[in-house]
Amino acid sequence: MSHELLTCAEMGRADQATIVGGTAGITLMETAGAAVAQEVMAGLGPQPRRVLVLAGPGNNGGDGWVAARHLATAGWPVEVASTVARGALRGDARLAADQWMGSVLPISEAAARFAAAPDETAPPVVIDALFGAGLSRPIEGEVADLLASLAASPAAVVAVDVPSGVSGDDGAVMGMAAPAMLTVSFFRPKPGHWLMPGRALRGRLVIADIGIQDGVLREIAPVTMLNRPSLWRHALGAPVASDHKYRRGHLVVAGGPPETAGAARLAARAGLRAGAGLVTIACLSDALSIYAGADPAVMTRVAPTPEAFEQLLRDRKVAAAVLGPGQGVDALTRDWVRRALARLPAAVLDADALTAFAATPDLLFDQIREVTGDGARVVLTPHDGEFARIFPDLSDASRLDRARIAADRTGAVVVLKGADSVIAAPGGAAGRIAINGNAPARLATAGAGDVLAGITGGLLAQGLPAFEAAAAAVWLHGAAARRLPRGLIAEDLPDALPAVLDAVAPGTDPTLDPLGFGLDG
Ligand SMILES: NC(=O)C1=CN([C@@H]2O[C@H](COP(=O)(O)OP(=O)(O)OC[C@H]3O[C@@H](n4cnc5c(N)ncnc54)[C@H](O)[C@@H]3O)[C@@H](O)[C@H]2O)[C@@H](O)CC1
Ligand SMILES: [K+]
Repeated sequence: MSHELLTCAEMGRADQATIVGGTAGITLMETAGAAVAQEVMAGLGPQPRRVLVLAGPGNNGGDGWVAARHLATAGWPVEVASTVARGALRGDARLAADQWMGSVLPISEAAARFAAAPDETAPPVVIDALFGAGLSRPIEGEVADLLASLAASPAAVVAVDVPSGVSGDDGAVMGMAAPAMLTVSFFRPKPGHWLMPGRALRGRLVIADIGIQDGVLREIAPVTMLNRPSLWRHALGAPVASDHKYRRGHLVVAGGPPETAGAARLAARAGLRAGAGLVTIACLSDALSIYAGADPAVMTRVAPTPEAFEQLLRDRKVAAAVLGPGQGVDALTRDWVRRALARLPAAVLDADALTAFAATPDLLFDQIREVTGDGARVVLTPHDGEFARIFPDLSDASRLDRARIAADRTGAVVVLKGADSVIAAPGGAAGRIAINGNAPARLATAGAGDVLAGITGGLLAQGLPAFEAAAAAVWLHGAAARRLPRGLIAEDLPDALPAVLDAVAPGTDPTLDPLGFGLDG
């Protein structure tokens, strides 16, 4: 199972490479349209149902005309509503439309159909082939009104490539879009299938093979990926008999004041469950009794002064640190962050470790850049609010761009958390970027972010590269939540990790899904 996602431009290059290689564009369109018809019949048949195809002015519309013909041939009653007169179509779309022998309505009439009672002229099935990869501006006017009435109708919508109005590149809605129950796309998924709100609008996603060869990807070299185990499984070490706890890495978690001590405790337990050999919570003396009374396997160490904290990092062969969960937004946090970055080969900065620099983000970025330039592995795990505090100038950019620019600015791997977490490595346009798709809605619960920071720290402590550690942590976190029933709380997550880790360990068959939690998200 591959993990590449193709932007609209990259998909255009894949089409072009295939056409140059000798497959006619109309052949690709025929295959695409036939696949759409096939999925409609498989998903909504076998009894023929009335279908209305909404066809736009470009090749997405062309796919719609082909699908209409295949459905009609199979005996389904089909009408096509076109945004432009057939004579105004060009290229492959024109060839496809010219083969349609059935009835054609103007778009203005299509909208009226959705208002009709279901047993009259209202189509129970609508194929949305208005716009796909060529959407270049917000949908307005009559077509926007049509999509609004479609969204309000009970019709089962099947989208061709993307729900029209959804940007394949970033999942944003440009003007208007109607939710689909099924989206049939081609060759590879697009980022917009996995980023919100596109992900929520696309329904079930089917990727059809239209005869484009995987080899075209060598030239295209896509950098955007769906976060799947195939991205990082190789980096997860299997425990070996000669292991001892230091070899599996000592993780230090910075503990905050007593009122917010739960956060560091969650991170520490998650770090252990993710496989760190040793986890120590460093704290001030007023919180010691709380941390010491927590997990027996987690050690505690009082660091009464910043120097004592640094001494701890130096003495105990510390491999990585997690800073920020419940730590406090203050100068002490800034000091511990600075010392951890300067001393350790790896660190996770989360929550307060980021917010503490809201007034001076450049100070933080300089410190991170200095150590990442020397090869330190640093992962930042902000949610949208924390991100906006330290990167206030990026608020208008897409989630992909925000994460990418933040990674470039710092040299760190950036995890922009959310329902569609994005994990970006530095490297400019060539920097790898993964979109996570397996987090269930119930994962949005207090403390879940602390657990994620702990898993990331646990994997860094074991020596994983920053991008692999971050991507694996986000996926494992989602997979652990999927194993847990509704009502899960953050404390349940660490203990669900071992089974998930077992299922994806190196050497397991990547196509197996022994836990039934959906390896693909
Ligand atoms: N040979 C190929 O390149 C293939 C393309 N395929 C299909 O072709 C699609 C891409 O085709 P196109 O590049 O022609 O693009 P689209 O069909 O998505 O749309 C492009 C057309 O829409 C117009 N347009 C864009 N935004 C608009 C807006 N907001 N309001 C009104 N008009 C707007 C553009 O001016 C252009 O005429 C894919 O999504 C896929 O469905 C498939 O048939 C497979 C093969
Ligand atoms: K579409």
